[in-house]
Amino acid sequence: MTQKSTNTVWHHAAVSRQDRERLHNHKSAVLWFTGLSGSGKSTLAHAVEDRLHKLGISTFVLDGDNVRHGLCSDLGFTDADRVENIRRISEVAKLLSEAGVITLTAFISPFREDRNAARKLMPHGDFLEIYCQCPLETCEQRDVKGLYKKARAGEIPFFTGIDSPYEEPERPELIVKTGENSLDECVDGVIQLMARRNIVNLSSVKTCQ
Ligand SMILES: Nc1ncnc2c1ncn2[C@@H]1O[C@H](COP(=O)(O)OS(=O)(=O)O)[C@@H](OP(=O)(O)O)[C@H]1O
Ligand SMILES: Nc1ncnc2c1ncn2[C@@H]1O[C@H](COP(=O)(O)OP(=O)(O)O)[C@@H](O)[C@H]1O
Repeated sequence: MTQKSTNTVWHHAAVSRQDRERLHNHKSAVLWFTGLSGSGKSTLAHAVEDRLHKLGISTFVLDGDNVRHGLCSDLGFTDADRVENIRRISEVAKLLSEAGVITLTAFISPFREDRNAARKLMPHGDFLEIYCQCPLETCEQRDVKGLYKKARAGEIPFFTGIDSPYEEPERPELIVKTGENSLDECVDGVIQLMARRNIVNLSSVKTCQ
């Protein structure tokens, strides 16, 4: 994108990300859920958030459908619009991460290059790509919002998996088999990954309901 804001100078904050992390008593990170429509990104991201919240961890979920009602309401589903969608989300995720919050994003994010660009925006180790791996047939059978039926009927152009591509992650931090494992098993997998990466220390967190 062309940089139009010129003559701007970065202002360094008195309170650092590390200060905020100390206040929260945990590190911040971005959990980037990617996968086909209906693969379980939203369900899983919200279930992980619920588990983390109960452990006293500050979280925020950025969800595709919701963000497209506001920040990205001017964007559709052409390749170019999806690129811009993911670019904006990546920047928001970075800001939330600097605020000391564990950010969970649930976007199809079909292009490898855009997910890699999001990864590069964050400090090394902060970006965890979580592939919600679920066969297209299963997503289509679920058809949570009835969109696959419409796409097959030709009523929704550029539908991911039908007439718009999804590029599988090559080296995600985690693959969750949302087509065959239970939601609880998938949530456990994500929490264990966070513990392995020292993002959460399950033995020292406070709990709240
Ligand atoms: N053409 C087309 N292709 C895919 N998805 C479509 C389309 N049109 C509308 N929807 C609905 O928009 C949700 C996906 O938005 P995202 O912002 O996650 O998409 S992307 O990352 O920019 O590709 C997606 O939500 P999820 O089902 O939660 O993935 C759909 O509800
Ligand atoms: N292991 C699982 N993880 C997440 N969702 C699952 C799982 N197993 C079944 N589901 C179901 O699959 C559907 C996924 O829908 P949703 O979360 O909206 O997907 P997406 O956000 O990827 O479009 C939900 O109805 C959910 O209950």
